Amino acid sequence: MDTSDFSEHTPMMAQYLAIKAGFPDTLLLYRMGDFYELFYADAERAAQLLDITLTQRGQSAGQPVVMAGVPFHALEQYLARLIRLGESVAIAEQVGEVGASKGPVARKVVRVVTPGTLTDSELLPDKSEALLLALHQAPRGRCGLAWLSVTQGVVQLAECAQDELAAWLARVGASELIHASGITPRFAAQLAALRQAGQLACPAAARPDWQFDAALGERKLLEHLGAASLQAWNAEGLHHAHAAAAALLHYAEHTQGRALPHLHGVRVQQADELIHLPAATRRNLELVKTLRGEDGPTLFSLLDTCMTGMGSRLLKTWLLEPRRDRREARQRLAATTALRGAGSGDGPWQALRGQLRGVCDVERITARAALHQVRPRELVALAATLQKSQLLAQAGQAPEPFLAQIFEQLQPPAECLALLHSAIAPEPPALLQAGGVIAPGFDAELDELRGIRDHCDDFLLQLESRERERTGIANLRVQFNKVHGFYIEVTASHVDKVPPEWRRRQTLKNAERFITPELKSFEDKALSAQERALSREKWLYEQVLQRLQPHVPQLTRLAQALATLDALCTLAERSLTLGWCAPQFVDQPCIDIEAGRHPVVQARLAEASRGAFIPNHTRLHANTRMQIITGPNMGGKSTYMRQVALIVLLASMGSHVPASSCRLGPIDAIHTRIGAADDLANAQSTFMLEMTEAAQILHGATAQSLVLMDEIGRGTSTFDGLALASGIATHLHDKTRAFTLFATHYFELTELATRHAHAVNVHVGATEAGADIVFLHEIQPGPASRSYGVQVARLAGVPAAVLHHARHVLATLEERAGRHDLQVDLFAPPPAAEAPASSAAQQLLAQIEPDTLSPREALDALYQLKKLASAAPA
Ligand SMILES: Nc1ncnc2c1ncn2[C@@H]1O[C@H](COP(=O)(O)OP(=O)(O)OP(=O)(O)O)[C@@H](O)[C@H]1O
Repeated sequence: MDTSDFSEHTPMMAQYLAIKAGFPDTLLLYRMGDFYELFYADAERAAQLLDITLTQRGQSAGQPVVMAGVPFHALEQYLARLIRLGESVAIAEQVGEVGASKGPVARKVVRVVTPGTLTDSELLPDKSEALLLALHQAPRGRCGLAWLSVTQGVVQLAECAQDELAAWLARVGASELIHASGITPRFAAQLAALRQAGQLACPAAARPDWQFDAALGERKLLEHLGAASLQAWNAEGLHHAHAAAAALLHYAEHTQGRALPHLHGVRVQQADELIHLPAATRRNLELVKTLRGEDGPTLFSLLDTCMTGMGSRLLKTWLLEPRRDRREARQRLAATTALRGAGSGDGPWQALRGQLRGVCDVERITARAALHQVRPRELVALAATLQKSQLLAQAGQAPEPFLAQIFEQLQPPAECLALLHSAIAPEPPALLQAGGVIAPGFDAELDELRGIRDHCDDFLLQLESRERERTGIANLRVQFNKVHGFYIEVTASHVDKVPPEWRRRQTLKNAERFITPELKSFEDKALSAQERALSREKWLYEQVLQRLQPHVPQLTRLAQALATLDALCTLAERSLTLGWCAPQFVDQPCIDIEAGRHPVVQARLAEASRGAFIPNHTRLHANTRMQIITGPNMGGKSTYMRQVALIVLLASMGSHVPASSCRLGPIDAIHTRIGAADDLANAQSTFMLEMTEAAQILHGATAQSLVLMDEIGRGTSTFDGLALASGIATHLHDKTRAFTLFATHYFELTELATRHAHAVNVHVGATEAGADIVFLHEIQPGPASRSYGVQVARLAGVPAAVLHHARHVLATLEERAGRHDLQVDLFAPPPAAEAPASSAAQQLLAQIEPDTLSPREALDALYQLKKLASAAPA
């Protein structure tokens, strides 16, 4: 449809199309009376997504108008569904007065709801953020990133190489991505590949190139911070990230229909500040989602007993963004320890949690107040919470410095609390439009207008009795209807007594209706009082929001303090309930765990009354960096390895840990390669996936990394698998020198420990009781003596005939292996790989120094290279 000329259309459709032209990629909901309507392609799309009826009404420009609508009162519910499906929605409201001018009522898009810019508590999950990420493709394979949660008001910045993008996407976990429409086809292909691989799962939208402007981004950030330089935030000179920030802020403002006054901070994230938790690690360790994609049971679901959504969200950030530098972890540990109390958990944590119950989402309400989107009831909840917070601040006598700082920030701005109490009625209606939001006594004019409305009945009764007396018409009645307004009704038999100054309004069969000058003037006042009271309320509400603005920064800090206190009390509660100990951080390389447990498996066993969890020790030091773990299936190898990773992670976030003691040296990453089901959806075979993940670990891990390798090599033939597993283990031991837990069923690999100084063999214990196997779940020194595969198969219910067959084959194989003995030395260093002869083109390339070439010379070199390349044998 040609959208440039709407003159053929009906006036209404012309208005619709003009608005729609500004939102080509967004579903447009166009308010018509009690419905929000969608037209044409939008209607078809919405009908499909929402399962609503598609209809046709009339014609415009000679074409039938295809439409679909949703009732206005059900808007939020439909919005929630569309947002979950990754759609963005623009909402056009009627903003003009009905009948004020010829043609349709003026309409305007008042907000755009997109997955990454949600602020509405009804659309947002309590325990997670909606994050918008802007990605800027920069020259020389670099990227600029900027992201924010509109309800938090902090812009985060980062720069990275384009091939590190996957890790950053996993780290940020955006709900929506924007990039320039002019990205190169190659970069677009990279994004498509990331999407294909499941590493980019959120909706993405292209924005105009000009919005990605570094100078504009820097200027906007400075404006928000009210600063002259970004130096204090370490955010100077990050031009690529600034360019992303420009587009980010532009888009966020566009969706909210206004500037973001509450945006008060910038944080630069450096890849090397955080402990690297690759996407595979988050998945394999089931940190916030189970392998099946459910919310529980996970480490987070076990950990999160927070009293508030703010606390839960903060705790999740602590878990997913542990820092290498232990300053924050130490601070949280010290505070948690103080909250637990010196004795048997008799510290203040319990009382504080009691007070935190019912605290509202100050963070989101503050953001919504800053954006003038806050609802009356949210302000009432805010006032109640500020009062609680005041009590907390007064009661909290904390000698511990971090807690003292938190309690200090809990003191609410007194003026703000007083304003909310005096301005907002204690039980306001859900929507401002209903009236009755502003408290009586706040504004004299409003009180007067309300007085007229409320005293209406008294006045009419008085008038009625007065006129009855004066005219002698005993049954006259003062009444009201919507069409005729107020009138005095007199039955036909008394009409002759009507005084001359009354004027006839309507004649009925048995009665006449009159109006008097007094009644008329009352009517004008009463009817307009209602309307004027409502518009005065709207104006006053805006004034209240305006007066709240200066308090936004302090309220944001207060929200942060409440969230921190909640998260710390939760850590205290968990550590006591689950019997966890405080870890100790040291500078020497080590992971030293006494009686460690897998918290989620332990909780599951306890829930199902399936016996006690067997604790295990872990001792990894500078001289013992690798454990080769063998033992039967179901023996507990995976559980043991994961528990070590979880304990390291918990300690790094500043939590107590499920162990009786834990000493931890510096850690820079937790890498995991743990067998998962085939990634059929992404067309990757098990083996391909296994090797891709192994390659990433071999490239990325360092001597400060913790690496879990679970049965690497099992996705291919035995020899290939064994060969690759021994190569990988040797590399990790000799070159990477990472702390490595290497579980395997290749018994041959236990040889590694006898030949390599820093590796040891351990195994999970099992014994036989008759034909059955009993798992001890205990990590013991030395290699396993056998693998018990057939016994485990028996436990699993494999038919007896199959087991009989298997036992027979096993005996033959073992006998044959004994006879021939394995002659191959798995760990002998291979001959040096022959360097491939370099081609003429490669030799020339090596000689070129791009920085010293003139453009002319560069062009010549390019021609020469092309010639050499085409002359080279294929
Ligand atoms: N330390 C333990 N204490 C008690 N039960 C345990 C312990 N470790 C593991 N288990 C139980 O044993 C089950 C199997 O453990 P796990 O999956 O770790 O075995 P595995 O050796 O990795 O097996 P496979 O080689 O087949 O992958 C767990 O689901 C858990 O119920």
